[in-house]
Amino acid sequence: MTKQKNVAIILAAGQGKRMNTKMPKQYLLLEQKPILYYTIKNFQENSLIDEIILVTEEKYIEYCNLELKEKYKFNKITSIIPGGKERYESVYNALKMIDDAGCVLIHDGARPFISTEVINKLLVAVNEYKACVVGVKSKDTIKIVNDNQIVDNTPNRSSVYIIQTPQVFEYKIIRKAYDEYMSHMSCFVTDDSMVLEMLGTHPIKVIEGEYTNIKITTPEDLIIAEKILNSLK
Ligand SMILES: Nc1ccn([C@@H]2O[C@H](COP(=O)(O)OP(=O)(O)OP(=O)(O)O)[C@@H](O)[C@H]2O)c(=O)n1
Ligand SMILES: C[C@](O)(CO)[C@H](O)COP(=O)(O)O
Repeated sequence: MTKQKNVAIILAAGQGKRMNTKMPKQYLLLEQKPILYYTIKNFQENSLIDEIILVTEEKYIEYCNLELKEKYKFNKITSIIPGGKERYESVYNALKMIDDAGCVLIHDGARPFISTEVINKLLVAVNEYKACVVGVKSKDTIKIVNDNQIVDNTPNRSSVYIIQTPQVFEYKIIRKAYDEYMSHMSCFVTDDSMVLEMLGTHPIKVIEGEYTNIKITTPEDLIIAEKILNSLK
C-alpha cells in the first residue's frame, strides 16, 4: 500500500491588523528575511512533509511565488491560493484543493518558530489519535469574564492549555467536519479543532509543544521573535 501524503496548509491570508503595519505581519522582515520564510522552511526541510499549500491574499500570490517559492526553492509548495475573509475560510479553501491525503497539518504562517521535533511528534500522535493540537501549559491564571469584565469563574490552571498550531488531523475527518461546519456555521471558530469539537465525533489530543512557538500578532511579539531567532543560532 502506497504511503499517503502529509500535506501542510500554511495560512498567510490575514491582514495583521493588530500589528498595525502597512504590510501584513507575515511579510515583515526578521534578519532580512520575511517571517513567512522561516515558517515555510520548517516544513520544506522536514522529510515527513510531502506537500505545502500556501494560502495568502490574492494580491500577494505573485510575491509569494517569486519572493518565497522561487527565491528559496521551496519546491514542496504545490499551490499558492487566495484565502478568505476569516481564517476558517482560508483553511477551507486549502482543504478543497486536496483530493487525497493521509493527514493534514494546519499551521499559522505567523508562527515561524515551529520546531521539527514538535511537527514530528504530532505526525506520530495523529496516527493514533486522528486529531491532535499542540499546546503549552498556561503559566498564568486564566479567568472567564462576563460582558462587564467581571470574573465569572477561574478554571483550574492545571487543566488549562494555551493552544497553538500546527493542528493535525486525518484528512478525511477534518474535511468532513469543515464540510459540515461551512454548511451552517453555527458559531465563530478561532481554531480548527473547534470545528471537529462541534461535530463531536473525535476526541482531540493535546500534544505538549514549546513556548517559543509564538504567534507573531502585536508589535511586542517582534521583539520576542528577534530574541528567539537569535537563540536558535
Ligand atoms: N482570513 C485569514 C485570517 C488569518 N489568516 C492567517 O491565520 C494566521 C493566524 O491568524 P492571526 O494571527 O489572527 O492573523 P491576522 O488575522 O492577520 O491578524 P489580525 O487579527 O491582527 O488581523 C495568520 O498567519 C494569518 O495570516 C488567514 O490565512 N486568513
Ligand atoms: C489557531 C490559533 O493560532 C490557536 O491559538 C489562534 O486561535 C489563531 O487566532 P487568530 O485570531 O486567528 O490569530
